[in-house]
Amino acid sequence: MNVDNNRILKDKTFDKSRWMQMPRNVVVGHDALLQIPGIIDDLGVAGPILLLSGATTMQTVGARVAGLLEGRPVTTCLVGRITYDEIQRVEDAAKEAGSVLIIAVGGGRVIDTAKVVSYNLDIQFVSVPTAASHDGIASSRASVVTDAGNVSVAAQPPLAIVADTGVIATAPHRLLAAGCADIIANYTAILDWELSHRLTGEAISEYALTLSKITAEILVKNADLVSHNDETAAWIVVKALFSSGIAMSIAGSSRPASGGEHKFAHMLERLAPGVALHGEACGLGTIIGMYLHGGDWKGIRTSLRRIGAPTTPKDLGISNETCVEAVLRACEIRPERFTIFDTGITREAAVAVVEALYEV
Ligand SMILES: NC(=O)C1=CN([C@@H]2O[C@H](COP(=O)(O)OP(=O)(O)OC[C@H]3O[C@@H](n4cnc5c(N)ncnc54)[C@H](O)[C@@H]3O)[C@@H](O)[C@H]2O)C=CC1
Ligand SMILES: O=C(CO)COP(=O)(O)O
Ligand SMILES: [Zn+2]
Repeated sequence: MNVDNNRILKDKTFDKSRWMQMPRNVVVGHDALLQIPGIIDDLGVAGPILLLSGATTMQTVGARVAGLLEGRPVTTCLVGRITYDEIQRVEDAAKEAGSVLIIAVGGGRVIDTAKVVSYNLDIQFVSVPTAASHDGIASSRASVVTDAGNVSVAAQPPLAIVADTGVIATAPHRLLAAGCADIIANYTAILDWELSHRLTGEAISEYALTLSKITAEILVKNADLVSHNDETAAWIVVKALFSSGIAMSIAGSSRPASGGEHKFAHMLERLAPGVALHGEACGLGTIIGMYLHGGDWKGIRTSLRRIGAPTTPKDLGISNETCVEAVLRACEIRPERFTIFDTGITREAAVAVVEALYEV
């Protein structure tokens, strides 16, 4: 059943009520894909399946999953950018096929699309990440691209997650490094949340905040291990992505894992579409956010470098000017979410922080 997980009941004695939705089965490891038929049976969801994937991933992992589902009624559907139009198109396909279950095989965009479609149609979905590139694999939030920038919407968390470390380890290292950067972003996301708590009175969840922070700390402690593209690295990063997603589910918002560095990343995506991976842009935003907070931004940069993630606009293939623009205009994204990027940064200060990124 889909729920508004921020629902507040106007009760006279106690005015809070929150549904925290979590995945039921989480299978991580070598050849985890082979468990998919058994997982579907265990979930007790019988009926037509919509197999959702990206153009690239459908040809590889998507095709393998289709093979494993042989004998069951399966309709396949490809997803592109995650916009409301695209969501509508997938919803129509699911309705037409009478789907009772979506299996989403791919990167963050495929999984977010499945989350929103399953929420809107009130059907279940299974998340099969093909890369450890983002921490949306388990969360109950989805990020949708609109003309006004990315919006974070309530969505359905997966009923099951199947993360095959063999598959994930064969994805390009760039994707794994991006996932690590998306986790390292938790450092500034938390600082921003605490700042907003102090300055605007925004409520914080200590549990969500602490889980988010510990997740980033464990990942950084293992930075050398995750600098390789092997199953050990995939295992470590998938667990971190899962944990970060759960922090978001506890909070009922992406706040524990998305602060000013994400607003910067979403603005950068608007200014230079498709140039950087989501996690890569967030990593750069984290260095900038930490600099603006007066924290150990060089420490963040060192961790990102050890993992093999980009740390300058040049690494990302964007100009310094575009980066400055993204710093200045990050506040336009989700203006209700107060962060260090919403404190009136001058152009001079934005130029200075972007120049600092190149300091040795
Ligand atoms: N809902 C949430 O809580 C969160 C949502 N997100 C969203 O997720 C998206 C970013 O996710 P990404 O995975 O970075 O982007 P993506 O879904 O665009 O995938 C990036 C690229 O990786 C390729 N790819 C995936 N698996 C591969 C494999 N095994 N081998 C070769 N190529 C492979 C895809 O084809 C694609 O070209 C953004 O839309 C972002 O807003 C990110 C974090 C959290
Ligand atoms: O990317 C996220 C956490 O890593 C969450 O997405 P939003 O920034 O769209 O809320
Ligand atoms: Zn993110």
